[in-house]
Amino acid sequence: MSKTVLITGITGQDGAYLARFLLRKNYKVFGSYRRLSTPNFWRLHYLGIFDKIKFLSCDVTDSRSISECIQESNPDEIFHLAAQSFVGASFHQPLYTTDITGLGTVRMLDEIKRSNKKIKFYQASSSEMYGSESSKIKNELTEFHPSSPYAIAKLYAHWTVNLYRKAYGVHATSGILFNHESSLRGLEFVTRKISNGIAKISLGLSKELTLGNVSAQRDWGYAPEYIEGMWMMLQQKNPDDYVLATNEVHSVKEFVQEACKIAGVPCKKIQISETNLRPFDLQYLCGDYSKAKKKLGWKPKTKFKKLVKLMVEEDISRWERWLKKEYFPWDAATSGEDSKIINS
Ligand SMILES: C[C@H]1O[C@H](OP(=O)(O)OP(=O)(O)OC[C@H]2O[C@@H](n3cnc4c(=O)[nH]c(N)nc43)[C@H](O)[C@@H]2O)[C@@H](O)[C@@H](O)C1=O
Repeated sequence: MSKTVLITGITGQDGAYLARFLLRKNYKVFGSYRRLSTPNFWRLHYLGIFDKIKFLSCDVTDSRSISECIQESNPDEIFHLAAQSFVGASFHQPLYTTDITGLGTVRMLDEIKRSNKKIKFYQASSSEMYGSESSKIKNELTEFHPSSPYAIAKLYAHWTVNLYRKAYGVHATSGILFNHESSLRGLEFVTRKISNGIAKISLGLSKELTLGNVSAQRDWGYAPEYIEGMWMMLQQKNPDDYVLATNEVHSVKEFVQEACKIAGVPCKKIQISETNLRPFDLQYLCGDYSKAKKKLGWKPKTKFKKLVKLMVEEDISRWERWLKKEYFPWDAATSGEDSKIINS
């Protein structure tokens, strides 16, 4: 018999890839999203799955809304991906981030505890929770030293998952995912900002790209592979915590250099601006995924250079199609800078 899933935050990169993955596995997919004036469904259209999803509007700041959403979908599994997920923005909106990213998870878990403890719950925990102060390579046993409002909210949610597992027997699992990227990434995140910016420079649509802390190093993997790992976690008999990572780090500068090489753009077109710096930034994050490898049989496949290549080539192709009037840049249309071009 086919299973039913509820994905909160289905409009984001991970939600869209996960929906496609589960549809291919014959799941009935319910997806919740925040009711905005202009819902942002471009990724679901891009993957050609929009018509296959049953949409529910759900506000994770409102327990009543969560309760209705769970009742209506009656899921076997919930992947809770809804969050304010941009670390930079969390410094400007700490309370909003705490409410959505931290308390949102508590409200979800509490509703599961109240209504149906058979539901398997996946929490999108984050490598940001580690902060900079702990040991160099992070695994499930490493101490957390969260250093942004986003990281603190995620850690609060992470510990709540742990508590509901132990105290109430909820089948709640946390995936501690290191950065995972793709051509469906939002333009506010650095990898997609670079691939999109350099694609536009290469086609004469933009003159330069402005970044912040280019010496920061991250463990960057390919998002669709991480989605599969998330699903594997929920298929286990017992709930647990798992790290997904590549165990390889590269700096933002290296990402820029590789992207420039692929697009044939001189690196001097990249500027640095104070406005892109965070009040506090993590310099280095590297993950150890050996538990996921041993227990789930999961491992990353796409290497750094291939990841940069696929992102840059996809953005160049999108803008080329836009120049030929064959394609509307859905995500770029929502960002200020790009909308100037679209409107001109
Ligand atoms: C695992 C974790 O992964 C992501 O969080 P993030 O690592 O903060 O991702 P990011 O792409 O915003 O920044 C990466 C690094 O790049 C630096 N950087 C330089 N210049 C710019 C710049 O211009 N823009 C941005 N965004 N970053 C810049 C920035 O300062 C930082 O050091 C989220 O998915 C989060 O939800 C999550 O859970």
